[in-house]
Amino acid sequence: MNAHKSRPFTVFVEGNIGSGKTTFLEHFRRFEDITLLTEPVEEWRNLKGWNLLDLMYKDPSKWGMTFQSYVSLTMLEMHQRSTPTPVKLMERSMFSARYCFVEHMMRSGILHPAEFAVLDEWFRFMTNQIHIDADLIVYLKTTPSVVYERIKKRARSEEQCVPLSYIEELHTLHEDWLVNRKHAECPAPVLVLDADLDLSQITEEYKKSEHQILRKAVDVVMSSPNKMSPKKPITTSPIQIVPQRRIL
Ligand SMILES: Nc1ncnc2c1ncn2[C@@H]1O[C@H](COP(=O)(O)OP(=O)(O)OP(=O)(O)O)[C@@H](O)[C@H]1O
Repeated sequence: MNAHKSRPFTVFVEGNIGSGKTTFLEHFRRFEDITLLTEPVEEWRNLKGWNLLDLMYKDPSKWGMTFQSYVSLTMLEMHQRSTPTPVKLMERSMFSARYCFVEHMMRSGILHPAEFAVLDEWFRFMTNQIHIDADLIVYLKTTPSVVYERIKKRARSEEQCVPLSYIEELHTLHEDWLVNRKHAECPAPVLVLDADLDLSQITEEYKKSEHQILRKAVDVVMSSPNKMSPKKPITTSPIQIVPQRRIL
């Protein structure tokens, strides 16, 4: 497949652990003009046979820095990856890694201030020197107790000991970044969706964003004559049904 000639309309899907980011992305698999970059966590669980996520949860002070530096690399790779389509949907971004997770590890003392300084310098270098496309952020907003129950139910082995307080802190960091704008720069407009709804109702909520994502994408693409071939319009009708991959 050829990479798409000009930059794609790029959407980051953000939200707390267990907010349904992967399920949201899968909802868009039926649009042929959207490339999905999903589940970066699977790379963190399998680096040359090492499970960095597991090492990080078992001994955060020892492995936090290593883990976050690998997260940065995987995120940068996703940001840089060219797509054959005019729209790119990404699960997470280097911004949530820095402003939510690294921030949490710094505030809670998991990262030594010197380790934090190194990660922060890398982040500044990457965001200043490399162009990171960002057109829209979809924020799957949840209540901490709701996602806490989902995380217990899905029983990902590494997350067995995750306390509610961790989920609450991550929630506050997402809110401060994306809603209250207290904390740091926000690289694109934010569309907030109610992701507390259960699986039977959430499709309707997701549909609200379909129109916005696809319409904004059309606007951006059409504003530049070279961006998309008129023979290949953005498809707005379903072409295949994809089963849900995760129980919310
Ligand atoms: N920088 C980071 N970015 C993302 N996750 C991180 C980071 N640091 C630590 N983690 C951990 O990695 C795991 C993956 O969480 P993430 O929210 O990215 O995926 P998820 O829970 O599978 O998403 P969803 O359920 O919404 O599809 C969590 O256990 C989280 O605590």
